[in-house]
Amino acid sequence: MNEKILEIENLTVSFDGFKALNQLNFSMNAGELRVIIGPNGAGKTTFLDVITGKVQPTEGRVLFEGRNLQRMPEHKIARLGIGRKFQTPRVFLNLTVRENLDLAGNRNKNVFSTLFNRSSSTENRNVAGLLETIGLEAKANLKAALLSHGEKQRLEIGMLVAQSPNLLLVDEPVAGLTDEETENVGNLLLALSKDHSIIVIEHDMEFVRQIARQVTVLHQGSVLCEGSMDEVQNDPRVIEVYLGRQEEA
Ligand SMILES: Nc1ncnc2c1ncn2[C@@H]1O[C@H](COP(=O)(O)OP(=O)(O)OP(=O)(O)O)[C@@H](O)[C@H]1O
Repeated sequence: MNEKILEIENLTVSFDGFKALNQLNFSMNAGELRVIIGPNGAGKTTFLDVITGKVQPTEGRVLFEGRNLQRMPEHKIARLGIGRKFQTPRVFLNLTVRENLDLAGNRNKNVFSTLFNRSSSTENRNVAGLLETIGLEAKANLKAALLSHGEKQRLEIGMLVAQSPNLLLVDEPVAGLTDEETENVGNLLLALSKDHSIIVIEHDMEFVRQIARQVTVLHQGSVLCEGSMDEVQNDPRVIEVYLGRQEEA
């Protein structure tokens, strides 16, 4: 798979004259797992906001599977196949793990028809597969409120996958997780990367090392450099703007 899933050209986003993104260029092949790092304020969240249509670019353009997303509303972009997971889990706490996955996979149905109608056998199979992928088979009938923070993160990633997006955007999935939960989320993303295109934004360097193949470093709204984790870590510009600061902290 070598076709581009995402191409971003000369993207600038100005907030009252301040350029959160500044002539940013980026491209990614279908099937890639790309990790984006960068110091606070580098523009990482704004970058995702533009891709999902939450923020409109001041200049430049975003092509998703060759299609220009300019001026497209968020819901339409989501329907084209871009799914986003926010930093804090947004699961339905009063529903079970299975019901959350059912609901996510049936966005065109309402809550009542999802909960009270029998699901088709294909839907059941999909949910069973997802429960296994996210490692929550044993907790399928437990209310989501009773899950640990890491399990909620995995459930929400499962809910995202249930919507069959072509591109998954995952914003800081391991913030606040224990080491064990962090590793579980990492393994989940690696498993999903076998048949999904994924962008992960993350600050946790151990986690980035666990999952990263290709890393893009943002700084002051532009791409500073790209490469393997080793290449990026040894790049003096990165050490100066990012890793150097991390080590001091
Ligand atoms: N709506 C807004 N209005 C004005 N400035 C904004 C707005 N959104 C973001 N910014 C500024 O743009 C810059 C980039 O912000 P962004 O949140 O994209 O960075 P980030 O790399 O995600 O940072 P962090 O790692 O701290 O989450 C920051 O200086 C931020 O203050």
